[in-house]
Amino acid sequence: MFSIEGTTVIKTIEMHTGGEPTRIIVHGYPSLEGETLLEKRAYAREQVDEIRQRLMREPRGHKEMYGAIIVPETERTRSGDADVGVLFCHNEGYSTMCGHATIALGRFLVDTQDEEVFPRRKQVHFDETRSECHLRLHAPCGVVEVTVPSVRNGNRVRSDPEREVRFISVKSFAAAVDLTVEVPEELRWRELRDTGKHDVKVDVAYGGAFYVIVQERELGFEGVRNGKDLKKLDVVTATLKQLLGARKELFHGHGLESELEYLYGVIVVDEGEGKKGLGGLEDGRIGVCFFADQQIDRSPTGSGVSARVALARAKGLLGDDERVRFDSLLSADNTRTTGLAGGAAGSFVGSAVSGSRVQVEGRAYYTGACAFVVEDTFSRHGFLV
Ligand SMILES: O=C(O)[C@H]1NCC[C@@H]1O
Repeated sequence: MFSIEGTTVIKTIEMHTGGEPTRIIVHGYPSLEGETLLEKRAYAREQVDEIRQRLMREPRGHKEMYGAIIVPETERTRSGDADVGVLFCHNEGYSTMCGHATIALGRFLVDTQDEEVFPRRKQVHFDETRSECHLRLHAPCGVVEVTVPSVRNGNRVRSDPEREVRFISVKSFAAAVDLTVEVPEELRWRELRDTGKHDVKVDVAYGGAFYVIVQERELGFEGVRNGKDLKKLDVVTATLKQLLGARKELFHGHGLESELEYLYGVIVVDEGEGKKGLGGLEDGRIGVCFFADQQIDRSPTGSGVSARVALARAKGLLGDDERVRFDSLLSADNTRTTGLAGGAAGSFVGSAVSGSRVQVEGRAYYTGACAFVVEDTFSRHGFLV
């Protein structure tokens, strides 16, 4: 690609999964210091955060941008060796797990032939009979097993965009079921006041990151499936995040590293989430996820799906072999209200596998390749309006 005299170039591959972007940094990012992936994550945050800010914020990104930083070398992990590591980043910092980016990255790691980007690319096993590649991706929450449908292309193997990538995430679990949260008077929103209630009932579950999962009716809303009231829900979920994020005991005591013990997002779901089987593959479950600094996930949120499947299992709503379709605002039938023709390609399918691990399936596509430069102080750190 090109270079501009006097500037440093950062190169990225751009993808989307169900509409949610992943900006994969492939060149120009410094090598991260630290023994463990979590130490490297801390180094990224403390020493080179300027790069995240530059790529996630305007004028190069926007409030809803999402990124993946490939970490070629990771330590031997408690969960076993991985082929490659990754850090995930967003408008506020660095997350611990990301399903939509894992699906995108799965394809890219099979497709790249650049050994500087992915030194162990040649070791990736291609299963000829099933036509798929297997990768172990080391995310901050642990090692995730990724299967990428692939096809032989001469003497190379490339990913197949026509079939779903799937990953088996780390152990997922319900951290609190039917928790009643008192909302202080000054923080109550109009729709809650209209119901006459002072509190809301929520669940808390972990799928590599912690989520509060709450039914729209509890909040006094309906129609989230149609993309209604997103601005109001932004305020409401920010309030819940403030109230529940402060309750450290909810995230502690699960045997996780301390860096993973925090509330990442709030997912507003419809009442189908409380039904046996959750609607299976026929009736997709809607969930609108507000994460990090109130980003709205365009995809059904892979780590949120893991958390919701684990929660449904804990509530006795989902059996061993049941598969559930999870829709986002784009994949639900919202053509009329939002003008967005999403369709099934935007949905994820979640199911419980061995132990408390959850499998998530979805599709990702390439949208571009970029070379970013910085030459002025104004845009060095980027900004959000
Ligand atoms: O799919 C996921 O898991 C993510 N998407 C954005 C927020 C989560 O990290």
